[in-house]
Amino acid sequence: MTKSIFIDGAAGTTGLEIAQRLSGRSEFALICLDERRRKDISARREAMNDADFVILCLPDEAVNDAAAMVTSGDTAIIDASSVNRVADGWTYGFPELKPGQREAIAKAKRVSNPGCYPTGFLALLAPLVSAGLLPADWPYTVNALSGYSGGGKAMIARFEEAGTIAARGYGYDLAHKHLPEMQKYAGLSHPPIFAPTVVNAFRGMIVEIPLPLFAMPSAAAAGTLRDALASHYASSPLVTVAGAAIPSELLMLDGADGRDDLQLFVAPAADGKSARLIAMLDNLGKGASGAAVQNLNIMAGLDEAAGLRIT
Ligand SMILES: NC(=O)C1=CN([C@@H]2O[C@H](COP(=O)(O)OP(=O)(O)OC[C@H]3O[C@@H](n4cnc5c(N)ncnc54)[C@H](OP(=O)(O)O)[C@@H]3O)[C@@H](O)[C@H]2O)C=CC1
Ligand SMILES: CC(=O)N[C@@H](CCC(=O)OP(=O)(O)O)C(=O)O
Repeated sequence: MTKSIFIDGAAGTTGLEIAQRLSGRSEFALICLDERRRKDISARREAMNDADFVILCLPDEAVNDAAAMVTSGDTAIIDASSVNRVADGWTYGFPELKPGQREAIAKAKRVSNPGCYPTGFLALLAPLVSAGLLPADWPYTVNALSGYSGGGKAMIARFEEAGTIAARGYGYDLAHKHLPEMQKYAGLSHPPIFAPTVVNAFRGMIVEIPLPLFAMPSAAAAGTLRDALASHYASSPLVTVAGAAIPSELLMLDGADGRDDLQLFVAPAADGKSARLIAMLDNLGKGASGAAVQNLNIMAGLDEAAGLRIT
C-alpha cells in the first residue's frame, strides 16, 4: 500500500534532496504544501497527522515545536536535525551502527538521523571500539572537510555570493553540536577533539581519524582494523571498505553528482606504527537526505537502498 510522506522544510536543502530521491517511487506519495502555506502551523499540523511518515528538515530551533504537532499514533517521524540524536524516546537512525540497530529503526516511531560528520566518524570508530580493537578511553581527534551545502541555505548563499571563500575553519570553541552523538555512539569515555573545515565545493565530505598506534594501549594492527571493518560492513549495500591498496589521493570534486554511499579507508604507515581512518561521503547523501530515505525504506519494510544513488 502507498505510504504518505510529509516533508516539513521541503523547500530547504535537505528537504529538496529527499523529495528528489522519492520522486517517481510508487511506494510513496508526497503531501505538499504550497509556498503560501508551507510555514502555516495549522496546515503543517494537518499534513503531519494525515501522513504515515513525517520527515523533519527544519533548523534545530524549529524541531521540537514541529515534533509536538504530531499527535496521531500512526504517524512516524524521521528528524534530520541534531536536536534529538541523544534524546530519550528517539532511535538513532544509523542502521549499520551495530547488530540490532536496523531492526530497532524498523520498529521505531521516532528516528533521529545521524549528523553528517558523525556518520563518517562513527562508521569508522564504533565497530572497532565495540570489538575491543581500539581503546574506548583514548583521546581521539577527528579532522573533517565538508561541502558548503552542509550549512543549509544560509551557508550556500554566503559561499556563492562571496565567491572568495576557499575554506572556512570553525568549531574553535571545541563544543561542536555533533560531539555528544560522536561520544555516545562510539562508546567513548571522552568526546573527541573535532576540527571541521568547510571548503568551496557544494557537496562532499572527508572525515579522518589519525591513529598513533604505537602510543595506544591495546590497539590492533592496521590490517586487523581494516579486516574488522570489512567484515562489519560485508552485507551493507551502502558502506564499502577499500582493500589494502590505498589510493595516493582522495579527491572531493566541485560539481560532483550526489551519491548515497559511504566509502571507508584504512591507510597504514609502512612501519605499522600509525594509521589514518578515512571516510568519504556526500553530506547531503548518507550524511542527510540519503540517510533519511534509507531509514524511511527500513521503517516502511522496503529494500533499504531503494531509490538511493550508489556509484
Ligand atoms: N545540509 C546538510 O548537509 C545537513 C543538514 N542536516 C539537518 O537538516 C535540517 C535542515 O537543514 P538544511 O536543509 O541544510 O537547512 P535549510 O536552511 O537549507 O532548510 C531549512 C528549511 O526549513 C524551513 N523552515 C524554517 N523554519 C520553518 C518553520 N518554522 N516551519 C516550516 N519550515 C521552516 C526553511 O524555510 P526558508 O526556505 O523560508 O528559509 C528552509 O526551507 C537541519 O536540522 C540540519 O541540521 C543534517 C545533516 C546534513
Ligand atoms: C558545514 C556545516 O556547517 N555543517 C554543519 C553540520 C551539518 C548540519 O547542520 O547538520 P546536522 O548538524 O544536523 O548534521 C555544522 O558544522 O554545524
